[in-house]
Amino acid sequence: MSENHPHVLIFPYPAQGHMLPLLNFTHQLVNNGVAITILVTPKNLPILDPLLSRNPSIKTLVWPFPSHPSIPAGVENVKDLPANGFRSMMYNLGKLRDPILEWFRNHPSPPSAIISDMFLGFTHEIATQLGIRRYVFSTSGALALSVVYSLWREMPKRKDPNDENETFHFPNIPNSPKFPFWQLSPIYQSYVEGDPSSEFIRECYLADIASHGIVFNTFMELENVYLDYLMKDLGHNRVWSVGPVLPPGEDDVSGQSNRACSSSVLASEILAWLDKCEDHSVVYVCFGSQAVLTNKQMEELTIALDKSGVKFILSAKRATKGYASNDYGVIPSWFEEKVAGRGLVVRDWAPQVLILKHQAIGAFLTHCGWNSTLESLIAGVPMLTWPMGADQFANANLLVDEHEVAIRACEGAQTVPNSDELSKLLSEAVQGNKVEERRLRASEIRKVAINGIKEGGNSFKDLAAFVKHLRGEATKSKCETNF
Ligand SMILES: O=c1ccn([C@@H]2O[C@H](COP(=O)(O)OP(=O)(O)O[C@H]3O[C@H](CO)[C@@H](O)[C@H](O)[C@H]3O)[C@@H](O)[C@H]2O)c(=O)[nH]1
Repeated sequence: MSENHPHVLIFPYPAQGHMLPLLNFTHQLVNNGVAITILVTPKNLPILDPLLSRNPSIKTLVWPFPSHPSIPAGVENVKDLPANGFRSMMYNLGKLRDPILEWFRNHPSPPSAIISDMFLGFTHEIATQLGIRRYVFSTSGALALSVVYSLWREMPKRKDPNDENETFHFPNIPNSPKFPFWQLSPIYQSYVEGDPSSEFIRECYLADIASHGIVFNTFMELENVYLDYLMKDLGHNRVWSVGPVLPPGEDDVSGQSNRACSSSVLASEILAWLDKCEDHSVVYVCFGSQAVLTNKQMEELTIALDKSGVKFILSAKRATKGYASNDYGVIPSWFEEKVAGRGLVVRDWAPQVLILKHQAIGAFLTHCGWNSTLESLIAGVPMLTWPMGADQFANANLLVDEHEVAIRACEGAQTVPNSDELSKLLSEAVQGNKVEERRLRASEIRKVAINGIKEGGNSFKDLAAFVKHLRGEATKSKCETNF
């Protein structure tokens, strides 16, 4: 490796919502002259195909997946595990520490830095042992990460361990966010003092905080105050916001987000259907790559979609190996025939980025995963929020309270919405009297997001500054951040 062409080990966390943004970021690094080795386990290798075919210089390091009693044989990606699978996956991947160290030590010209997902804090220790730097890639926004870091550092406890509604305040974070216990990170909620996997996860978060720097898939105009706060909180300014990180060739129907998983309806058919709809008339409904609705939630949602009379696309994940198939993800048998012509059901995987960009889309009913949030914003589409876990409650607050580009629809992974209320909200989202205001704000954010990633924009500059930093040419200074 030379300083002009630094060599970096990229280690993504095996969940769709984590891998895709880091792989897109990796593409940008390659474009900027960074040599890359990327670490995955065998079953995740196909997800790299689009990246590798675009960037043949990338080397892969394919490591056997360590076994774990609660991860079924053959499963190597969180998308095939139930929601709490994040925890066991984090713990399990920690078993790769020694093999990675050995690989580095035996490599004739090993990487000079590690960029790994925010769930792979143990890689900081590897970097420390090797005398190199580890950077966190945050697939969450800066508000959500500020809350998570505060939790794992302070370890606040409930006064009454049975009170799910006890409020947790974060007065040091701008706008003093507060959440009831049940809305805190589920990984934090399930922490048990002294339990090896809980303690390992806490150490991972503390290692994230201690890492050399953080690269965020966010943009300054969206989260300025939180990025600023984090720099002060971390005590250094090695915080780069390079988002929204988009898939290369945004307009490519066969692009990364579409090819990584199969879909029951072709992207071209979906686009042809949207072409026939009026501008801003369709509600797109999707809850990311992880969440699968219970049958009761799906029933109320489908009744609401039917009653509302709105046009819609429903991306519905089927129950995967981790879910009881009779209780999850079943679309009522009457539904598709009843709404034929007015609604489209896409099973498993919808080409979300393409759908959101279509002018027929008027609103997005989303669980507020950070990627969905950014994809909606870059498309200028206002949202209806139904946060279910992880960082999603913080993201929903950011969208509803701070940027006013969304309205609340429902809250909670187990909550069953009332179909009458939801049906009103669905029609309000495309026909209500505040629609224009929300659309205007969404289109303003879209403009700043797009300008930010263009030459001269803040995210563009931060990407350049980060690459320079990797080359050892510059350390980012406050004035580069425009604060
Ligand atoms: O039918 C689908 C479903 C999902 N996607 C894509 O999959 C990604 C989903 O990511 P996200 O919206 O972030 O949701 P999750 O998959 O749930 O992501 C997990 O990871 C995110 C990043 O850390 C967190 O913000 C979320 O809370 C967490 O659940 C997005 O790029 C979507 O475009 C599709 O293209 N088609």
